[in-house]
Amino acid sequence: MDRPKTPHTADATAHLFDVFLRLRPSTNSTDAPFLQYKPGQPQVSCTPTGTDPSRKRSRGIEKFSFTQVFDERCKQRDVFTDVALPLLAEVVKGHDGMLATLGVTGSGKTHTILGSQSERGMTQLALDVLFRSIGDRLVDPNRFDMAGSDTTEGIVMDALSFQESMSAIMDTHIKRASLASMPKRPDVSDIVIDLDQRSRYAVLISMYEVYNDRIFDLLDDKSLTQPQTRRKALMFRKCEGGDPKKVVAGLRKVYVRNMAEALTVLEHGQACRHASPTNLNSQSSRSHAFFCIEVKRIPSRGGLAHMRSATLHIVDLAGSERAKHSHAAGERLAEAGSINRSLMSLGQCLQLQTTTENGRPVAVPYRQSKLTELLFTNSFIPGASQKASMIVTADPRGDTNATIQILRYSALARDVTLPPRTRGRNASSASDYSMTSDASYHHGDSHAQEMIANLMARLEESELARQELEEKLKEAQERLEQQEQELRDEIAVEMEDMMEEMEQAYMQQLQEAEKRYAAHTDKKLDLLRGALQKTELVNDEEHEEKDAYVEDLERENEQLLAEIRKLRRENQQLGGSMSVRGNRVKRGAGKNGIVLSELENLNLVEHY
Ligand SMILES: Nc1ncnc2c1ncn2[C@@H]1O[C@H](COP(=O)(O)OP(=O)(O)OP(=O)(O)O)[C@@H](O)[C@H]1O
Repeated sequence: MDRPKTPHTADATAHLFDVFLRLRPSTNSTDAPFLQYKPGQPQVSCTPTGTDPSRKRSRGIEKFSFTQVFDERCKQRDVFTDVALPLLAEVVKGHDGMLATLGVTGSGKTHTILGSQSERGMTQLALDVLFRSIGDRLVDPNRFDMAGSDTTEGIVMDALSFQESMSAIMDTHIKRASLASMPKRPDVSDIVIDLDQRSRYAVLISMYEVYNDRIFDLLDDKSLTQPQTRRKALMFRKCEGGDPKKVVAGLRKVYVRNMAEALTVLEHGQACRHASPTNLNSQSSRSHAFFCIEVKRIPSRGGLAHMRSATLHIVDLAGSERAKHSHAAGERLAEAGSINRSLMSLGQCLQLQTTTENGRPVAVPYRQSKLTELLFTNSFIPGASQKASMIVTADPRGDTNATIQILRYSALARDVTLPPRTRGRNASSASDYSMTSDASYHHGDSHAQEMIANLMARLEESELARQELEEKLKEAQERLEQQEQELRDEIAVEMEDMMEEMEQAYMQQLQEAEKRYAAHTDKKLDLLRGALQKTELVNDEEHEEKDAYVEDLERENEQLLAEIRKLRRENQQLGGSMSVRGNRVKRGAGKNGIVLSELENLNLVEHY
């Protein structure tokens, strides 16, 4: 069969991500599946379904190849042993691992990564196997400076302190499921990883999300209480100590000793993640979530100086969705826009990871979104050994167009067979081939092939130019964001200083006013005291005058009494002589008698 090559050929050995396809059991069993597979084969073929025969005729059959296909009957344990376990085995040896899920909304990404109410996901299974494999070789935290050993500006704390710091928030914000009610299935108790017998191990968990192209810590105590606009975004940058690896700097990392502690931390992070009901999924993830299991290995000889650290990043990507189907509006629509943009750039990266030009791989534009930067950066570091796997989830009876779109850019190879009647006629239509990365196609028109090849080359050139521009734009935006953040910080510091100055000035004014008031009050009191003293003096003088007056009066009274007594005596004598002379003068009839009667009227006489 004639299988001309496009100018872009896939080099199956060079790709950064292994890509697995997982088909989920369909909820809609009435429609015929548009994806067909042969058990055990790493391909699926897509035959257009629907009632329009002309559409069926023109589209042909597309075949997509993957590292492996898990059909609808495959269980969580199958996916775990074939995809997650090999990555975990590398992590304990000191090589980073990346496991991500990609698919349309509702296709089973979260189910694969985090499980459901009845089954555990890759994250829980990885933790289970890890703790059982480590057994009693866990490092003693009291003899190991966990925080000092971290080169990522991480805030390292143990699970108990984490739970303590979170308990108040968790009680108010999170409906906690009891650990006993967490699913135990599938059972992986028979699986253990071979670990170095002479080393000790520590397990740290960190979680973050990419929401609207910014990175946020999911274990931060502010993640539930602060509004999104106030949360601080984290930077993805080189870590300390000359390591070329890039890390999310400043993450909270929780040192966990067992499965129960790890699940509590996981539960908290999950609760903080952006998720809301949409028309297509009752609990749709609105951000890309990264669950990081970091394993530190401390050899018995050399201790910390020879410590090796590697992380398994398990990524639950938000699903692409069409606003038409999800009926998203407002904030949800803006989120969907951001999700779709980041997934589009992921699609480009995945598509280009298998593409070569003139025998050389083409540049993968991974810096154009935060998501692709996080997923791809460390795979490009020379000598770094990040192993990466992508699980594409799909419903074979679900949204045909959206699913095929994802399969086109994520598949490691694609093969299109045009239906006989349309061969040749449609060959010059570039749109039929525009999604092809490793497409091999079948038709006999060499002129048309040449045209297509030219078109593809031009398309590729303009695509690269566009990507370059986009990258520049992105960098400029980042610089702008950083400058804005710095400006905000500066203004915040200035405002704080200003507020402090104002507060000090106000306090000074208050103190002065207090002093003035105290002086005024003292003065008033002095005046009152003076007035009171004066009043007392006046009263004293008045008393003295009164006393003198009374004394005068008493003296006068004494004199008057003496006079009265004298007058009485005279009267008596006079009375005696009068009676002797024949009673001619009546009592009081003389001068003295008149004075006496007056005194009697004054009631003075009777007293004396
Ligand atoms: N392989 C599977 N087996 C059983 N149930 C599944 C499977 N895949 C998905 N489901 C169920 O389908 C529903 C939707 O799946 P899930 O939430 O994982 O979708 P998603 O791809 O993460 O969606 P979104 O992008 O909107 O977050 C869930 O109830 C989940 O339990």
